[in-house]
Amino acid sequence: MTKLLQSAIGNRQLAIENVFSMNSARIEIDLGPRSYPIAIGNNLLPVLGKILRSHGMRQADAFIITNPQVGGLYFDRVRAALEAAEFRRVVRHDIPASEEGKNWDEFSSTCAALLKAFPDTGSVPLVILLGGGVVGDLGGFAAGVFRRGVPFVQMPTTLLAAVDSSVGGKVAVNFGGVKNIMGIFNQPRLVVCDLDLLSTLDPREVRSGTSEIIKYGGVCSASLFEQLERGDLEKLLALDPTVLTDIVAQCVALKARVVEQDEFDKKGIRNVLNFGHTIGHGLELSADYALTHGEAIAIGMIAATRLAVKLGVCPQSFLDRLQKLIERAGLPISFADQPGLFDRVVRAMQMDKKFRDGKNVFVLPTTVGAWQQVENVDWALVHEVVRSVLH
Ligand SMILES: NC(=O)c1ccc[n+]([C@@H]2O[C@H](COP(=O)([O-])OP(=O)(O)OC[C@H]3O[C@@H](n4cnc5c(N)ncnc54)[C@H](O)[C@@H]3O)[C@@H](O)[C@H]2O)c1
Ligand SMILES: O=C(O)C(=O)C[C@@H](O)[C@H](O)[C@H](O)COP(=O)(O)O
Ligand SMILES: [Zn+2]
Repeated sequence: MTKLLQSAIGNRQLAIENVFSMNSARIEIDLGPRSYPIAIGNNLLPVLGKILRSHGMRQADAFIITNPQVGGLYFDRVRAALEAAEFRRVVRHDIPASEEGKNWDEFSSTCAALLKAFPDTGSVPLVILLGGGVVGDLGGFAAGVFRRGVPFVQMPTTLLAAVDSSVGGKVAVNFGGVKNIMGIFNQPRLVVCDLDLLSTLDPREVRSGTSEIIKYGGVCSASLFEQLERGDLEKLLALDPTVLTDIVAQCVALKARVVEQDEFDKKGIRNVLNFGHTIGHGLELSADYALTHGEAIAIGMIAATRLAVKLGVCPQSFLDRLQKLIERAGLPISFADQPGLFDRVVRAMQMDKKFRDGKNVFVLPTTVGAWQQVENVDWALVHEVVRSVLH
């Protein structure tokens, strides 16, 4: 598995196509008829309408899914940019901010709002997802089922969404106490990532985004991991424009190369992007929204790496380096235990979509920038590492 991934990413991992100025990048994800570009740069919001038109989007109307916080900051400017490009009607729909909003009821309300605004085929809107991973995941799902699918554009506004959730087409909501269990694969037509929008993020959300970046370095790219270790992590946390553009572009390129090989998560290759997510997702849900996704994944990466060390597939030195980086990012490596939490985490973990035929499946690092999938791990060892992050 490791070899497959490495040979396919190979030297292409940093090949960012068509860099058109120092602080901007354009990366293509090649998925045949579902291919699309990811535009990363500054000052893109004011020209959003022009960008959409220049990418062939001719819709008369737009339906913006956002939340009160992000919409409050940016919706008026988005509307102005669209109206300047002759969008006739720009409808706004808000979902609640944060993970609590990523549920079936909000998904259903979003579908109802789409139908109310566009009750007939007279106009099929362009759906624009203005927000973080919650807006992107829920909105991409709604766009995928309304009229059996209408085109949508991702406009990520968190660091996490910029480097991960806006690309790759996994869209879903949580349901029945399971993360992302109701969803589909649905690729956007375009991703417009205006890095200026990250300047209003709460520092906790910036830290949260670095978790997925450390994930990419940890299992996909030794050079990215070392770059973070050398001091770019702190520049990233400070949203240094040059480092930010470079690292967002690297992560997007890494994700694009993985998704190109396994768009529908069927071959095991895409599992690499799930490093830290088996235990992390279990914890994220069981902690009742006390942890952000990135925080839960940071703890999940520590637990998974401890498991890898126990299984003898990864040296202790990698665990030490990973832990140092996670701590430097201001991310947690454990979570306060509560009565019943361990059982809830283990139950939630057992719903992991990677598990097959009752066998557990773990994505484990083997050395910096490489990984291996291990199946059927002794549950006693798994329980040990879960307990190790709850205290
Ligand atoms: N589909 C995928 O491939 C994928 C990948 C990674 C994560 N995810 C999902 O993404 C979600 C987490 O996404 P997230 O970390 O972006 O969280 P989020 O969407 O909840 O956003 C975090 C917070 O930041 C606020 N915010 C967003 N942009 C802002 C801005 N520019 N200025 C000020 N505040 C802003 C939001 O209102 C929210 O309160 C999880 O549900 C996770 O499962 C999906
Ligand atoms: O794109 C992917 O594939 C990922 O696994 C990226 C993850 O960071 C993300 O959290 C994803 O939503 C997890 O997917 P899931 O299939 O485990 O729900
Ligand atoms: Zn994730």
